[in-house]
Amino acid sequence: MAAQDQATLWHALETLEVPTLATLFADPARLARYATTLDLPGGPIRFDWSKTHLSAAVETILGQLADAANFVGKREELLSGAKINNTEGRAAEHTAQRGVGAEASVEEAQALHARMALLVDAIHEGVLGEVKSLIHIGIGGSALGPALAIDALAREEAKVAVHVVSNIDGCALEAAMKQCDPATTLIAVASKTFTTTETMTNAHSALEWLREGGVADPYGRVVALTAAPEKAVEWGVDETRILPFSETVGGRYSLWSSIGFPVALALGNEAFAEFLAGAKAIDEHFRDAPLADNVVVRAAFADLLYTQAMGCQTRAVFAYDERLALLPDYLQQLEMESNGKRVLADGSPLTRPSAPITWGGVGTDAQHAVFQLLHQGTHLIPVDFLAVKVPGHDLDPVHHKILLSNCFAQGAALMAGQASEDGARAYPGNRPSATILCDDLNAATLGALIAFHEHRVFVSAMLLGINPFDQFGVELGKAIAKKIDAGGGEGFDPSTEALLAEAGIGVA
Ligand SMILES: O=P(O)(O)OC[C@H]1O[C@](O)(CO)[C@@H](O)[C@@H]1O
Repeated sequence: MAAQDQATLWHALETLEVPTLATLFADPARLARYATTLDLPGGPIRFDWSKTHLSAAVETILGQLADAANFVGKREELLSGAKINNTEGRAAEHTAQRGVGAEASVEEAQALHARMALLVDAIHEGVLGEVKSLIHIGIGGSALGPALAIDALAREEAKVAVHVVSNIDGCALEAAMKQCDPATTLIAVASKTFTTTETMTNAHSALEWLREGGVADPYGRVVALTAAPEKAVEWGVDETRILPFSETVGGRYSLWSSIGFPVALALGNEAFAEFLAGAKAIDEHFRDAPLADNVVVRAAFADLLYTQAMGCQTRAVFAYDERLALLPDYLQQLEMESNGKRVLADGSPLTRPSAPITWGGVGTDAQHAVFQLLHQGTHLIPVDFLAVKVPGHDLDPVHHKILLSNCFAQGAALMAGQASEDGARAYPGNRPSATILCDDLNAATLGALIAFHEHRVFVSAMLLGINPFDQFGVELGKAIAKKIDAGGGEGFDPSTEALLAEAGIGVA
């Protein structure tokens, strides 16, 4: 279909009259149509998109846009290892890590996972001496996933205590070191490129700390997780402790590869396999379910309705479960680094809004901080709520009952609103939310939740025509910082030069 036809379809979406949520709920079949429970390896997950403004009319237009964008063909390309990341000339093979992809890539991933499992077993068996802690050093996609998974799944017990350090600010590494004993600590250096300034600087300092702590061979305590194994060798890591992964696995999609090493070390190889299996089940649903019943496509359609036709610049995610407190951070990178673009895959300008700004927090904390704006502010902000039926603690069940009551109450209040003669006390209502309700939070559930969001981002990208797998936008700032570090603190704008002078940095 020609670009002109796509423009016509987008225009149809923009000008569609969207009924209120109350009107949409007049249809008794609505709940059954838009709330779907999937039976997944970690237990059922309910995806309730009924309190969004999705309708048959919206889905028809977005379905036509999906056809126009050859979405089904693009999905096939993604899942078969075609070079869908066109600006970098490579495939995006995170699903192959889970067993869905080109045969050779799946086999390679399995072999690398087996190698990782052997090292994990060996460490558990004491080959590297007593190991009580792991300081996992990485940043962005090499840290956010491990941090989320460890925080979500390793609260009760862990075979090894994992501390994830990302920031170049020495306070971060220092805080981790204070909790560890050099004699019983391993360092994981996690970097796809093995060149990232923050990670390599932190890694050097961690080695120094081991040395000062009496470890005779600090490099012998390092495990490297990387797609550039030759660089890790050059840096001094023995090949037996280098866990490689494929170049075709993007940084923010890399938790499934050896970047997930801390998860396997803390929870065991079996849990890591369950994590992959949970994600694989979503890959299969995404691949096989008809578009109309596909929970991933449905979520993306709602996202597109809000950003493209209803003027929403942000979307919010609130985890009503302390164990998922880091999920909004994880999703920020996944969504904003993937789809925060201003050109189409062919380099021509994107003339529509791209990714919404993803933000959020944890319930019920956020209710007492930012929900005022959600209920009564002038912005329309679609909200995702996430909750888990089984609590993650052994305290009085009343905690969990109140937690879940609040979660569901917020969605109901946003939708229903409340009239009042007093404007300050009136709630407009008709504000959308979606709810993801998991039976249980375990490795497989977490895998499914993350894979769901990965594919959701992909669907939006394909309909918009952008490449979600590159991230050139992060390069310019990095290059300037490097120039300043190297003593090139001149030739900037007056404000920047004054800041550099004030801080006493930048000029050699
Ligand atoms: O794993 P690496 O190569 O150290 O990169 C870390 C992160 O940096 C980024 O390239 C952004 O600067 C992310 O995409 C990536 O996850």
